[in-house]
Amino acid sequence: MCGIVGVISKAPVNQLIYDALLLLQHRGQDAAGIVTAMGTKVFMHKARGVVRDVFRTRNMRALPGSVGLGQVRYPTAGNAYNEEEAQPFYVNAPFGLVLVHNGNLTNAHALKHELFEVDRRHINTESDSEVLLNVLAHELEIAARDLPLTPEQVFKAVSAVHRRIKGSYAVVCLIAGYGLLAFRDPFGIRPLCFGEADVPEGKEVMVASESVALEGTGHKFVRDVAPGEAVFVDLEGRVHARQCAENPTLHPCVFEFVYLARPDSVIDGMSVYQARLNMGETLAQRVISTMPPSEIDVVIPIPESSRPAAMQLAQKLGKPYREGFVKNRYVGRTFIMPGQSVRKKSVRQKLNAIAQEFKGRNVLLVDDSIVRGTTSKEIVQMAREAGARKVYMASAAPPVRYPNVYGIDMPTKSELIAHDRSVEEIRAFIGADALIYQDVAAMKRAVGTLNKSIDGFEASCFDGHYITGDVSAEDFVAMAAQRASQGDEEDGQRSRLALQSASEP
Ligand SMILES: O=P(O)(O)OC[C@H]1O[C@H](OP(=O)(O)OP(=O)(O)O)[C@H](O)[C@@H]1O
Ligand SMILES: NC(=O)CC[C@H](N)C(=O)O
Ligand SMILES: [Mg+2]
Repeated sequence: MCGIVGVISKAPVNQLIYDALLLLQHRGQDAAGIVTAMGTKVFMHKARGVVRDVFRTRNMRALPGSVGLGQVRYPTAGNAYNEEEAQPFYVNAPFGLVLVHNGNLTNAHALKHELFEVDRRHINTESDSEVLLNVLAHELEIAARDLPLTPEQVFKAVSAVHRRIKGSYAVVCLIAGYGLLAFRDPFGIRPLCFGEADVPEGKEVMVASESVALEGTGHKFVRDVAPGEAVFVDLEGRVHARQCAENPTLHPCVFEFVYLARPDSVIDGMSVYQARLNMGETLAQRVISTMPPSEIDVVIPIPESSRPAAMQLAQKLGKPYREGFVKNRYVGRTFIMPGQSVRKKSVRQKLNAIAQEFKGRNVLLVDDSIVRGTTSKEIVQMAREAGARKVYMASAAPPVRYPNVYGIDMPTKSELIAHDRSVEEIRAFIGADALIYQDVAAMKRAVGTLNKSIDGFEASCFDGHYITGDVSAEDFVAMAAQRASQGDEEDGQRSRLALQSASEP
């Protein structure tokens, strides 16, 4: 889950893209990049790091033009440490294309081969996004034989891209001298929306991963890009749209609502904040049916993402909600950091207990999810050190039991604390006195009730059902093997073990 944005304006867009990327920073902390275009010339700056560190004044000055795009990266393919894999990616033919991608292709390894052998295209990194760009370039080359380029030709190319690539993808692509193209995979797994603003110079159109980027930069939300749909915005700001997939259905990733997205975003008509409140409400019912609420003195969230769920749960239980952990605002999100060793170290750097909220009390700690168990194991320990009598733990999401292949970096089952472990075994591992999980159906209901017209959720990490239906055992192995050679020593060792023992999801 990276954050992507694209803008067409009549005024300079460098600062606007920077501001939008800051609003999407929670979606990726490893690298950031911006490309702008003036006429047909494109200007790029990308590097490892968060937005504030990557762009200095001199870099911003070197990004002129009124069209552009940007990305904040959280790698799910390739390597977090490789600057070359930071986005955007550029190819010079046809036209000059620059692309940003959120998601993960499940057939990147096969496509890479095919691109080289058949299409005569060379891929220079391990990034699936570079593969995606080259497939699009190849198809656009075929579709756009007659010039000037028309929206029709662009849509034809996107239809061909849908037929070739598999997995999840929300994409924004700049076609130098023509405009911006945005499209979303046929299941709408990763989010993408667009909005407009009237600026003194004329109309401005922005495409972004989350509505918060539109709102925070003064754009009026227009709508989500539909699954399979392509939206082409020409240089005058005219929006052309076309459904380019054969059987599109809307199955947004449920993990966006659990953890990934900002609570103030609305995705596919569903408020992320309300979804989290609802999950807190249903989790409360689970708690009540598991233990007498009289055994709980206080409800404490594990900041940041669990707050809305914990708040609602406390209210439902009729128990006080207390901020027992203080978050160091200068430490980023630990789950999306590269490498297990740095994630472990960061939990204690990030969170610290306020002893008076724990001393002699039975505390119910609430998190939005337990994935590798890194956070909960440390936090339970910290609660005990702070003097808690009993430490109960509740998760607003169900156990994460299966790898994710659609843009969340958990490619192997062996790294998941809930894989092949019973709830009792997980409880023992994290050292809690009780552990209560949301169940899968309740989670889907809690979120799905906010938009009755969706077809369902992509919830494979919880239910093992991979919505694209075409991820082969070979794809799983290729993705895990690719990640095994990246990350840190601890990640690598785990992935290698997983590869030895399994070749199925
Ligand atoms: O079981 P784990 O592998 O530790 O992963 C789950 C934890 O990671 C996330 O927090 P994170 O610190 O990334 O971000 P937040 O501040 O948004 O909660 C999530 O909210 C859980 O707390
Ligand atoms: N999280 C993402 O969306 C990642 C995008 C792309 N697969 C990369 O690794 O750079
Ligand atoms: Mg958290």
